[in-house]
Amino acid sequence: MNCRLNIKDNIHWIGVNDRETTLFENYWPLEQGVAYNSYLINDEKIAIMDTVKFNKTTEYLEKIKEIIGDRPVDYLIVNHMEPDHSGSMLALLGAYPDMKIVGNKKTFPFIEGFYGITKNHYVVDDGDELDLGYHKLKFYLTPMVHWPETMMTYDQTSKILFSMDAFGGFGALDGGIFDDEINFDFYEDETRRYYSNIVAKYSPMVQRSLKKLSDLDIQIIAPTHGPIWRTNPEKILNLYDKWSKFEAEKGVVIVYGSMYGNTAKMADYLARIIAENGIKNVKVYDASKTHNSYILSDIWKYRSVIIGSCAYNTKVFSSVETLLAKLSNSGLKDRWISVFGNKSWSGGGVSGIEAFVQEIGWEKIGPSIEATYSPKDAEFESLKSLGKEVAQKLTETYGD
Ligand SMILES: Cc1cc2nc3c(=O)[nH]c(=O)nc-3n(C[C@H](O)[C@H](O)[C@H](O)COP(=O)(O)O)c2cc1C
Repeated sequence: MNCRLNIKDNIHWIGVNDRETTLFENYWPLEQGVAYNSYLINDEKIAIMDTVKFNKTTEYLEKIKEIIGDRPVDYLIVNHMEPDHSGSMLALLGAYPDMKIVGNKKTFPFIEGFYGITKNHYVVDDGDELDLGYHKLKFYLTPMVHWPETMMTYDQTSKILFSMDAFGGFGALDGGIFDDEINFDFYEDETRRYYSNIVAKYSPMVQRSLKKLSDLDIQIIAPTHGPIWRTNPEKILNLYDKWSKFEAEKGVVIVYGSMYGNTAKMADYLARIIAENGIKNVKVYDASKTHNSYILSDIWKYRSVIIGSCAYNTKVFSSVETLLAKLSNSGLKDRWISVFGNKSWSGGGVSGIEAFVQEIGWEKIGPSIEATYSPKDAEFESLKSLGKEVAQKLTETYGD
């Protein structure tokens, strides 16, 4: 017996956990795994909402059979074509050759291109409906959240929004499938890490989609990763609204690249000053140690960002440079930034971060602080002033 459950009105979760894949998209660490959620509506007509990654196809097909026996699947609704959700499509079509594949006009080039499937296409447009018997589905096109073909499907009968990757996050579902069965602290971090690294570049399109969906009576949100929101869907809608508007909390992320510890020493000193001045959320990251997806996620959360680097062959240290490139590409706005570092001759670290500050256009707090060989009294004094200024500005903006 495979783990599956009836969410409501014969709508079943038929998702799978993946704790074997170490890197999502071969880049993002999956320390606690990931779930690929798929859903089956067992009505007069049987519809499946997205599939799962190819490495889980066997378990997935078993789950479907356990629910519907020998009945055929009538529709596969493709809200999103990324292979972690479309990877079992070909196998599903093999098992149910008459199954119609439902997507919008941007979906089918992906289906043909990835899987060579040229038959059974069923094209829908924004606002079209599909009657399964009891359940009446309606399609909402949400392009570029975060691929061109992305769309959401709303079940008007059960008031469930099948939202594909939107509102989803990393983390396998360890028994708890619904929002009221889990400790959300972990999933909030992992959902923000997913958002900031994968969806966030398209935040304006997320805002547009949230407005488009705002008149719907959404009682349950069923994404393709992470928990299903049946008790408090407002919570994830509000978080998405906040993240896609770049709203930040009171706190500081200090991130540095350091070969021999001098830049690290400056980071620790600065963190202590900021904490002494009343800021409780201070995160210090060694960019060479912590994967940039976690650092970006915290930068999405907190208002103040302080970046330090040693000089490295006339440039910013490589691990910091990677983070800067990620930040540039993320579209994040409205953060405060400060700069520090070390050099032994003509520099390159601090000046490289300054060039990034110019490019990204965030408000710069304090002067850049660069030590030569190692930080001395003068640099520690400057760091003290900077730390106080950052703490004071946060307290003025957010209160005590
Ligand atoms: C491989 C390598 C390349 C370096 N390139 C530069 C450079 O281009 N310009 C410079 O001023 N210092 C350069 N340095 C010196 C370091 O930036 C300097 O010693 C600094 O204090 C190291 O800071 P850290 O202790 O935080 O690693 C280089 C050092 C190494 C090992």
